[in-house]
Amino acid sequence: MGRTWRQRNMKKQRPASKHSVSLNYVLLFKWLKSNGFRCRKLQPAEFHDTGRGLLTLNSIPSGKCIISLPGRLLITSQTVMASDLGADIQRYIPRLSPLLALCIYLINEQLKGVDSFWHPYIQVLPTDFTTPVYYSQEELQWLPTRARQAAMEQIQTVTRQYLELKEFMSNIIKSHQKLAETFSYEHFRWAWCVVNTRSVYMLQPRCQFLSNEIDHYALAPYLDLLNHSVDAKVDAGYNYDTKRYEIITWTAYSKYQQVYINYGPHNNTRLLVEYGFVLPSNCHNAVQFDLDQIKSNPMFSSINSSDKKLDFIREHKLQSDLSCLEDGLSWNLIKTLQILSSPSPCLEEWKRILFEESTNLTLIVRDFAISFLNWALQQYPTKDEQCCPNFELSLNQQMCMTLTLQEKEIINQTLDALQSG
Ligand SMILES: C[S@@+](CC[C@H](N)C(=O)[O-])C[C@H]1O[C@@H](n2cnc3c(N)ncnc32)[C@H](O)[C@@H]1O
Repeated sequence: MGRTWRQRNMKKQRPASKHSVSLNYVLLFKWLKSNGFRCRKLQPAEFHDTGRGLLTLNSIPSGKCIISLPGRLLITSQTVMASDLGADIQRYIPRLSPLLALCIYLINEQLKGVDSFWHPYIQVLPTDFTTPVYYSQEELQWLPTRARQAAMEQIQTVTRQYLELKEFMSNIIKSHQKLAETFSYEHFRWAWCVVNTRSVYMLQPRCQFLSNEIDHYALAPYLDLLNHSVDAKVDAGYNYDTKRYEIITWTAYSKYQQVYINYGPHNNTRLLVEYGFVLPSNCHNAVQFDLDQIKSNPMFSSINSSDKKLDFIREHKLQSDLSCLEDGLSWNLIKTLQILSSPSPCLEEWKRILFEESTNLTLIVRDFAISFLNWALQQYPTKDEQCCPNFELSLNQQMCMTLTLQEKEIINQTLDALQSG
């Protein structure tokens, strides 16, 4: 049991590949090449731990450009506005967000089949996802508290945005009858996940016909086959001189290795909710709490806490990072616990605590922290390896379990340090 057990089972459970190197990739590559795409010898392949990714057929030294995609092969809101949907979007009030415009464009292009310019790309997109919006009700219960909250928010967002687009559809029934009539939650959920798990960050000029939300989405064929590693060092971005999206690797690879990019310093909760995967080990892992959880600590009622103290903590934005990291409590969490357990009712004293450099814990703060972390440990779903050793878990359930075990490990490490300190 433990990490090896988890990894072995994750391998066993990963669904059989729908993406073996097939005619679809040959067609994709041909289409990309004929449109000016350049890349080192990278080939789609199935990896036992990450699923589909890109394999290098040659060694790659650090500092080399691995993929260079011309601007016309990026799908952005500009592509959408120049398409057959552009005029309808221009006329429509309330304005669609850039994200929704991209989603509807993708669904429209998928519906066109071989008649779409993007057909070779759309053919190799995943048909489903492992982000929470695809979880069953049962699977959602396996998530630790914070991840479950974020998952529920994601589901609510997708449902709300689906209803927004449904309204738009009823307005374009004359010009896009097939699209409007076939549009469903399933289509939207798929498109939403394609954009959110696969788009690259590329700030777009503001479009007057779209809402004010920041527009930073670009779908980038082939480049979006690259998986994430915390160790990968890359420079990625649109080069306005060459008018190409380029990725330069600062990590060297030998022949037949998987090539990675870095999606950012995300912990596993974020990776699971935003991208639908967790890493077996992740140096950015942290357990995030909120003030309500701290208030649920049984010791909270016995200390001299007050609504004014909570307001003070909120005003100074301490609740933005109440976390437990692999090397202990975050600065914000220490300051929050210090202020809450201060016997003083005076604002001046709370300010002094806040601006004092020292993060040494007095006995009362340490007891408060220990009591809180013990309470937090009890809040995890009780489903774990011990309670269902031979149970056949879905991939989603395994990821939830990995997340739970990793969070408990971090809390236990911190508790050990607090108790021995
Ligand atoms: C930009 S795509 C990368 C290519 C993707 N694996 C595919 O088959 O098309 C991002 C998705 O890849 C998967 N992924 C990326 N990095 C991963 C990793 N290190 N381990 C497992 N899955 C990963 C996740 O499903 C994520 O949502």
